Amino acid sequence: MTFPYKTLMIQGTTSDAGKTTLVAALCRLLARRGVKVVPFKPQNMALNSAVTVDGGEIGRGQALQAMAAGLPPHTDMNPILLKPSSDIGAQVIVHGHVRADMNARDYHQYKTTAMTAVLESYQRLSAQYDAIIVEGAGSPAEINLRDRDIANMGFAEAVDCPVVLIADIDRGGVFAHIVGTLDCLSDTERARVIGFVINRFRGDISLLQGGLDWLEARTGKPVLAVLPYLHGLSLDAEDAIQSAQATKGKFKVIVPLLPRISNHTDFDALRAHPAVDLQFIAFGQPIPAADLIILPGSKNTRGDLAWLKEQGWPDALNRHLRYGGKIIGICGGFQMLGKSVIDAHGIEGVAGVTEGLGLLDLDTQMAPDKHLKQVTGRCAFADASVDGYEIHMGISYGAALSKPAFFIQQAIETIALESNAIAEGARSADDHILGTYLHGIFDNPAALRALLAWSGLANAVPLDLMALREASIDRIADATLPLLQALENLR
Ligand SMILES: NC(=O)CC[C@H](N)C(=O)O
Repeated sequence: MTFPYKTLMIQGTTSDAGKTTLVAALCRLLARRGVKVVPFKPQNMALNSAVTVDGGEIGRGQALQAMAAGLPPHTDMNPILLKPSSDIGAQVIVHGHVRADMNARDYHQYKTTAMTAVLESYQRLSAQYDAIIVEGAGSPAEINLRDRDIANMGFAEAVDCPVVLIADIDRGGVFAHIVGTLDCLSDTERARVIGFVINRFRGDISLLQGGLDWLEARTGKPVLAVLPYLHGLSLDAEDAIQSAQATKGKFKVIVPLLPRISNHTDFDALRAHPAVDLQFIAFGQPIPAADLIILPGSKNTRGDLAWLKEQGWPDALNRHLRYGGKIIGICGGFQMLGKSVIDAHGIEGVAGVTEGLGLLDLDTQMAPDKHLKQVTGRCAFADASVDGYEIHMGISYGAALSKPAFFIQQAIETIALESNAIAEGARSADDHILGTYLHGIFDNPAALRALLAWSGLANAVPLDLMALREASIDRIADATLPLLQALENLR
């Protein structure tokens, strides 16, 4: 079976229009038919990243799409990743590795170089795969960013590929979004748009028909599919944090919504668990009582630590411990639990030292090299396996590390060679506080159960997040079949 497009790009009329899921759905549909398909996103801006098989880092959305295509994540799937560490600056990741920290203006200049990296990855994928489904970023109508663009039409023009425009009807204004977006494009760009997808439709389709007819007459382009609003999907959100949880359990878990929170998908398994009520506590919100407090990862540990202090978290954490509660710190959150965070080279902002929460006997130093690896191992506090990945610059040392959280194997690909387990993370002497550099610790069902039991919820029903994700990918793929058929009929 073949697909009539070697490269097809999905662009959105807005952020969050559904590009990531649409690319995942097409990848799954084509993979099911035996087409050698690969996802691609030239440039991604997100603090939620995944570690790849080749030891680099890419946006989480591409890792999900890779899963949909039945492939391990690879750095070529997302050659440029921007991880904002402040409102004007970002860490620029090229081919999976940190290239530089840049402000928006410098990055704009750098885009010409970035385009070369993008095209290199694209060429490599073209040589290996029969179909490349490309995801744009934000919207192509951002004309202020059009000059040197590598993320939307700039890329489509460079590789000369057709574009499908997706718009979210649930947020309203869908016809204006589509007509307005086309209006902001140049003639050649507009000519690349082969049709539209209306996403997240609920209601009576017969009431929509008049609007679709108008749109087709007005633009001369077809509406290729109207995709339904799907409830209860368990998919990795690329960047936006979805705080709504469908079912609320009795075991209360709270997480401070740090301004630079990273890898918030760490919490997806807990959010999906029927016995757990997980809440993100945002700026200014009162801190409620909980069974477990988790400090998440952060792209700016010292900045977010200052935020925690301003928001009254140190008192809340101490009160929580007095009542016998448990605390878990992940990566940046683990670093915050120590006595100090030292950034002598100004890696995450202004150079300096910030006093930590002092709950674990350790200190952290930010270092220029980034640790990136996928790991597998065992829990130190229970007979259970764990999987995870590390993405951090900091190195921690101190007495607390002598009581580890996990025993890990060095890196997944070296397991066969090395059987020596390495102690990872730390636990307090009274075992009420656990810190780890590992992200994704709740994804392995055995680790999830063991961590919940450690936290005070014994015998939690098993939950397999990866299986839920697979099922969600299948559901979106099934719902997207009409689009695949429409695309084939166009040719
Ligand atoms: N992923 C994280 O939480 C990173 C923590 C911290 N910013 C570091 O780089 O070490």
